[in-house]
Amino acid sequence: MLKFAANLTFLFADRPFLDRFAAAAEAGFAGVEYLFPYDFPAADIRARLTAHDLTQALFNLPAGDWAAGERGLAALPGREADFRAGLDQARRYAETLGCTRLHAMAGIPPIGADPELVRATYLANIRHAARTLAADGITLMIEPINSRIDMPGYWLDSPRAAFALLDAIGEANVRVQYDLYHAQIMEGDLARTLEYGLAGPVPRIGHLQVADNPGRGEPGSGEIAYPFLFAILERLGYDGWIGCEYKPANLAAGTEAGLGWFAPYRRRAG
Ligand SMILES: O=C(O)C(=O)[C@@H](O)CO
Ligand SMILES: [Mg+2]
Repeated sequence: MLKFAANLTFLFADRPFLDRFAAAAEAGFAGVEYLFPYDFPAADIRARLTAHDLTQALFNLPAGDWAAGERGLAALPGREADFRAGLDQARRYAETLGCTRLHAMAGIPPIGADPELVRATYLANIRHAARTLAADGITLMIEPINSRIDMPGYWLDSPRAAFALLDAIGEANVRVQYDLYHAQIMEGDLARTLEYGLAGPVPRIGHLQVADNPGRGEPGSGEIAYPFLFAILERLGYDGWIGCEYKPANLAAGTEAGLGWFAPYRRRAG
C-alpha cells in the first residue's frame, strides 16, 4: 500500500497552519510534510500529530531569508555559519516531531560566484550535515528543483546532477528527494528513473513528491501518467513516503474538491 503525506504548505492552505493537520487526517492522509515548522513551537505541532495519528514525513532545514528570495544556504559561500545554525534548529524540531528525513535546500548562488567554490561549499555543508544527522538516525535529502519555471538560478536543478552528487558526497545517509514535477520539467524519463533510483544496485531515492505539469496541480491535471507510475511503485514495493506537493486547482472549492485522484490510496478509518 503506497503511503501519501499531505504537504501542508500547499494543501489545506485555506485554514491556519495548525488546523491543516486535522484536515489532512480527515481526508485520509497517513502523514504530513511541509517546508518549514519554525514559526510554531515544536510541542504544538507534536500535539497535532499525536491527536490525528499522523507521521511527520519530512521538512526542510531553514533556507535563509525566503521573503528576500533566498532558497536555501547549502551552496552559498560565506553562509556556512547560518547553514550550521539552521541544522541545529532543524535537529531540535526533528527530535520532537519524530521526523527521520530532512531536506537541505541548495540555494541560488550570487551571479558571478566561482562555480568551483560553490560546489566545494555545497559538498562541505552537506557532508557536515549528513555526519551530524547520522547520529540522530536521520536521512538527509537533496532535491533537484526546476530552474526553468519555479526557481531560476537554483543550483541543484537536475536529477542527473543530484544522483551524481550522491557519489561525490560519499555519505551513506544522503538520498535524492525525487519530485516528479520538477523532474518532468528538467529531464522526463520518470518511470526509468524511479526504477534506477529505487531498484538499482544502490538505493538513491529516499523520498518522492508529486504534482502534475504544467501548472503544478493535482495528479491527473496534466501530462504525467500518475496511475502508471504509482503501479510501478507498487510493483517495486516502495514503502517510503509520497509527498503531495501540489497547488489545488480550485482554491475556492478547497483541497478536498481535488482529491478524486487520491480515493484508491486514502487511509481508511480503523
Ligand atoms: O519546491 C519544492 O519542490 C520543495 O520540495 C520545497 O520543499 C522546497 O524544498
Ligand atoms: Mg519538492
